[in-house]
Amino acid sequence: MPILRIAVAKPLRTTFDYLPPLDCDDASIAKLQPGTRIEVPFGRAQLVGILVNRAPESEVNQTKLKRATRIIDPISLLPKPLFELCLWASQYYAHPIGEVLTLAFPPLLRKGVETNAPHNAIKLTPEGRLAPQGILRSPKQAALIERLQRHEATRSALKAEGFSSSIIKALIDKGLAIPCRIEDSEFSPSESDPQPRLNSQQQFAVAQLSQHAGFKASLLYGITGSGKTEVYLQTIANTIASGAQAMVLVPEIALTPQTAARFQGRFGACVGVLHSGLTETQRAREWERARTGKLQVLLGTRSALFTPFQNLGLIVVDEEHDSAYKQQDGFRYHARDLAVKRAQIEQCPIILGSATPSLETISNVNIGRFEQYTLNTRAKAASLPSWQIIDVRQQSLEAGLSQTLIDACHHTLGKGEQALLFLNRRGFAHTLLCHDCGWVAECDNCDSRMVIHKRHNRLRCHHCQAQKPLPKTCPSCHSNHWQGVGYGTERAELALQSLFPHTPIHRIDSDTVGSASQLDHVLDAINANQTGCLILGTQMLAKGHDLAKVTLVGIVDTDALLFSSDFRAEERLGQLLTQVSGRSGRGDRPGTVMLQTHHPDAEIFHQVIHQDYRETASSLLHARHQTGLPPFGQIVMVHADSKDPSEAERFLNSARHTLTSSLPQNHVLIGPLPAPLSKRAGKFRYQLTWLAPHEKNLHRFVHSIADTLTRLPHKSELSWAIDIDPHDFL
Ligand SMILES: Nc1ncnc2c1ncn2[C@@H]1O[C@H](COP(=O)(O)OP(=O)(O)OP(=O)(O)O)[C@@H](O)[C@H]1O
Ligand SMILES: [Zn+2]
Repeated sequence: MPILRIAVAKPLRTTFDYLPPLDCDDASIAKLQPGTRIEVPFGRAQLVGILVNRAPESEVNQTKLKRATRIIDPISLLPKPLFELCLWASQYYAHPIGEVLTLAFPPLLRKGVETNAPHNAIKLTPEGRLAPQGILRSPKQAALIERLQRHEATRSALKAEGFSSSIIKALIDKGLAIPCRIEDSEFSPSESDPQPRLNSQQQFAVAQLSQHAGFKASLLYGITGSGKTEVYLQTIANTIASGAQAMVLVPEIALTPQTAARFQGRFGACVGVLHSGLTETQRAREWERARTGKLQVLLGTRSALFTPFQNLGLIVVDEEHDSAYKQQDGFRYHARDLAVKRAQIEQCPIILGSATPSLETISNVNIGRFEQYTLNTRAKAASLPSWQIIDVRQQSLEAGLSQTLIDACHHTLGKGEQALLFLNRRGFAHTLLCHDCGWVAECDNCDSRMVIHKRHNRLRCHHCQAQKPLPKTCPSCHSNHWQGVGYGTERAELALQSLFPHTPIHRIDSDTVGSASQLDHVLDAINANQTGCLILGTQMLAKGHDLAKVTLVGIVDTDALLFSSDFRAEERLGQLLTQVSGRSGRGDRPGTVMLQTHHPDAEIFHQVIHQDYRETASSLLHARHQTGLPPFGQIVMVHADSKDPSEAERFLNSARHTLTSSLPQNHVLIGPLPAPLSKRAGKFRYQLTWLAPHEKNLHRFVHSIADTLTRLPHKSELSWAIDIDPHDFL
């Protein structure tokens, strides 16, 4: 009797053996492919399991084996290369196979829903196409007509562009639009946005990148605003022309509407979008379109990496240096690294694009594993912005802003241009302090202070999301002499409102802009602005946005990164400064960047300003080489969180003991030590850091360690995790 070896979405590092369902004959069982969804009884529940393989017999006594309930998919929905990627990732990251395989299915299918391809798109009826301008009183409906005049589009894409279902329904009710299947639509390049003429560096990159057949990893190293996206677009056009599909990853959901609009403008309805902001139905549809080859380009965030394709011909990872590609909890994978692995398994080329590549990627170029193409001039503007350091020591600051920066904003606005102020802290002030007794508002659940959010009269913890009302009097001395220490975007916005009462101010952070479509609206307003405006925001603003009228970028405060204990802090600071400054002067007018600091002599500032990022990177790489840190060595981190700090420490001490007995001599263990954020959401956090030289088989070794840790006894409330190549050391 053949046995089905099935993985379920539970944190268990094993598969489970089942007998085939009763109504299955041997011939149909013999045809079952890995990746097939199979419903199985598990404990008292019925779960959707995924077939990993078949076996002639089980180690478990046959009489004890349960029978699978039903085969959900007649054929496996996971193509072989994707299945292989999941197995590899489960090994490399020592993560339970069931949880990894489950990621390859959209949430709806994880519940056992069968696939189908309903009418998922909207197109204009002949009446809609001929509708004269001004026929609709609702500007939103009119905008949707205009949008659909260029191309039909999926509901998900329209939603991402800010058209709600009620606007769509209104057009359908009026007979101006009808639902259609996206596969009914035709790819019509003649209607698409025109392709700009590439400059010679872009041309060279597109020509070379389009030549690759089979696996080839390339870094597209182009300064900010050099037209990397244009290179992706034209390389993808060649991929599509050859009949293959392309997958494009972006680091943030916030980037998808803008990028999607650019891709859809060029390629029309054959572009799909996949991110966690979509409804489950939308996600299932886009996934299905990719799987069945109905879409040619899929644009998505981190987890879109696990989408099945019928014929994947190219992967693009935009802003490849961005740490948002690393998942920080649960299955802690790095989407860029796995994308390279996927390209290798799929035997297709991959392009990693950035103005500030990660040291890992630069090192891969240096050792010849990756090819490099360079774009070192801006596509539109004549040059990169000029820099000025503002030494704020002893200066009086208004919500963190120096007079020099305020004057520069006035000057910029006076010319009808836009200024962008970067401040990477949300809220009003980061500490609530009693002026009389020194009491400070701390989070009850975390080892951190609560942030003042004045508009909502609340204190919020940015680590565990706990919140409470602002206290009226000090719980310690009953005084009401409060002081808000420090400043965040909320406070800076208030200050700007009184300094610039007649200027539109757009604040962009996760408190004001909750979704990608909201951000898109704000960006539209900024792009439509003709008379000058101020933009104030957190790192949401630093990435990839193409704001043509910004000529001044003010970096309010990045000093904290100078003193971080994270070994990647300098690399991040270099990337952040280069990226943020890259928002300045992208149009036809030259740009300026002003950097406020209490440490005007810090070397990294001068490196970024006077050299190009390449030299900063090479000096950082040199330092990493000397210390054996990544990319020259590997880090594995074992975390344990417990309500009882001694339990967490004890668990990691046993882990250390187990590791010590089996590790080669040149491996180093540090800890267990309390994490820098020693308590979060009521649990004490400990870390054991393991430094290893680069070894091909390290992941096999890690896997066996994970198995050992699984067997270590501990209290049930303790949770532990292994993080391979960690990015978060907090
Ligand atoms: N060859 C070209 N001719 C004219 N305009 C171009 C050309 N290539 C790109 N552009 C335009 O230049 C601007 C910047 O290009 P793009 O956004 O692709 O740069 P990028 O390298 O992706 O930027 P960043 O890394 O800063 O996000 C865009 O408005 C784009 O349409
Ligand atoms: Zn908290």
